[in-house]
Amino acid sequence: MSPHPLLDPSNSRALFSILGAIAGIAIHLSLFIRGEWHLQAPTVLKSHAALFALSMFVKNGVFFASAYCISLFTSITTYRLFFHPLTRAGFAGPTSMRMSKLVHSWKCLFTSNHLVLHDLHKRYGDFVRTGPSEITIYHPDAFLVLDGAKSTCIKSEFYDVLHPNRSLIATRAKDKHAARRREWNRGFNKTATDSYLAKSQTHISSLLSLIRASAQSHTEADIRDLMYWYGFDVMGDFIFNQSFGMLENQRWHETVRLLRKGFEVLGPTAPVPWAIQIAFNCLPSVGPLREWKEMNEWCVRTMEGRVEASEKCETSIPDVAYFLIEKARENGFSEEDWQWLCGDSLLAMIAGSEPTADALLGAFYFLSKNPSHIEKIHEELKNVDVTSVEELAGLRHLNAVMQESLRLFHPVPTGGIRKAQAEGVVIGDTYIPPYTTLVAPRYSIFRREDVFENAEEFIPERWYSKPVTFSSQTGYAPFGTGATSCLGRAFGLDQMRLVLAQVIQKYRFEIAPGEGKDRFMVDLMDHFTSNPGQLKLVFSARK
Ligand code: HEM
Repeated sequence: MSPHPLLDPSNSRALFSILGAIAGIAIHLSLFIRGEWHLQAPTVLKSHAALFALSMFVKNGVFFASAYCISLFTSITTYRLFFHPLTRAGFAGPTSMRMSKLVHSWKCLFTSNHLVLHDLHKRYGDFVRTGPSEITIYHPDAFLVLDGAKSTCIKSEFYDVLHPNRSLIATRAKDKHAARRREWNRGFNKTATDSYLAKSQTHISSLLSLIRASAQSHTEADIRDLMYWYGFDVMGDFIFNQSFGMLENQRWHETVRLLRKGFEVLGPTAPVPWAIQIAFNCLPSVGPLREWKEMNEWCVRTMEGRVEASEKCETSIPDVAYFLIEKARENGFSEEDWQWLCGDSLLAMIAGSEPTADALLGAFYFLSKNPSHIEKIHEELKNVDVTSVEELAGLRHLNAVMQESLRLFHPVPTGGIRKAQAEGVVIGDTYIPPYTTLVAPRYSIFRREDVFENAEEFIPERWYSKPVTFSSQTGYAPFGTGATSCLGRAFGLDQMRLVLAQVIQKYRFEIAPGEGKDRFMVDLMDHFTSNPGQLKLVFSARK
């Protein structure tokens, strides 16, 4: 008697392959096609690896597993290429980027993201499909539509980067974000910001003495180091009432070095939120991921120390931690409170120090390339108290220089990614379907020729010599717009004014001669925040 056909080995291989193929398509169409999966990515990866390993030990299991993988990826790719709502809506963009965000990530290994996106703008126009369900928007109304009062968009999956820790900037649900922002707002009241600014003055004095030493010895000053030291020293004080002391010691603090190194991870991984989760979850001790982890641990330790100090009443100065700890104490320091405290302390460190340092660096770079503006500001400073933020806020050219340098060199060149909700979004005449990830790169939008005439040129006067147009108002949002806009806007601007005015009052400066002249912009890397190239300046004291 002949065996049952399914017991014939060649037939059962076919059967296992068919079952695997059906399972692959079914799991895509019933599960992965719906909702968000980035937080489950490590579990999905591990369970699939386990399935594969197990299949090795089951007769014909390899046929099932291989057919499953092939059909899963074929189903995903076919859907993205031919049936996805963004395909049906006809958005242009490279085919490879429609298939997978990994292509974007790969490009960012070799070129900085701001240049990848800028190039796509030139090739495809104002709306480019840069991922299976992502549109990069270069339209000047993007900021208003994505973040304005009427927007229903939420922050994108990228903001789960700190998961399971929580923080203001990373909170995606609008109601939770608004509640946390109210807590943060208490740390930004007038008395508190006045006290932070007074503390900043001590750091500015340290900065000025380093510049004086460099001018007296006729040596180049590494202004990049100096600005990061300044930015982080101020923020250490601001958040934990504890400066990093880098300006004083004239060297990098290990923690800040870790943080900046850890940030490099975000260059290639930021476009792919699930890759971030896999990287942090599965490879926490590899390369810059280890540095990120150590930085996180430092924040937890420092926050624990700060909580202990507040219990013993060892600090009375209202740093930001004070207000956040008060809130946690009311709740009895639940696990959720700790997740907030740790996430927020890391957030504050990043959100405050890097952008301020970058914004100052941008101003120094463009001023040193356009020295006539240094002299114009110097003229304005005559009879002005350079320690008074109120007086400095009234100086037309100083403030225009700050606006213009933030336009050409922004601390967050492509970040601020949002996600459309059920109703989709309309920008200009273009409708973007629901649940699309939306990127609005400042680097490119701030360079739109139809909004900013001679956009590549540094022309501070554009901010006061002509009436401001509607599109230049909407198309320029260096601090964001609406409920998610920068909380430290006033503090950041005041610091820029104080540093620039006090340096320019005493010194002239120019880029140090040599091959590094243009490296500041050429070597700029987009690690969510800007990481510019080298900038060495030569300072000379005014008579
Ligand atoms: C000139 C310097 C600065 C610039 C250009 C800047 C820019 C920005 C931008 C564009 C955002 C929105 C980011 C996003 O949507 O993902 C933001 C958010 C934020 N910034 Fe700033 N920032 C600066 C300085 C500061 C300073 C000094 C602080 C703290 C003292 C600060 C605290 C924050 C916080 C807490 C948020 C999150 C707001 C929220 O999600 O509700 N920033 N900033």
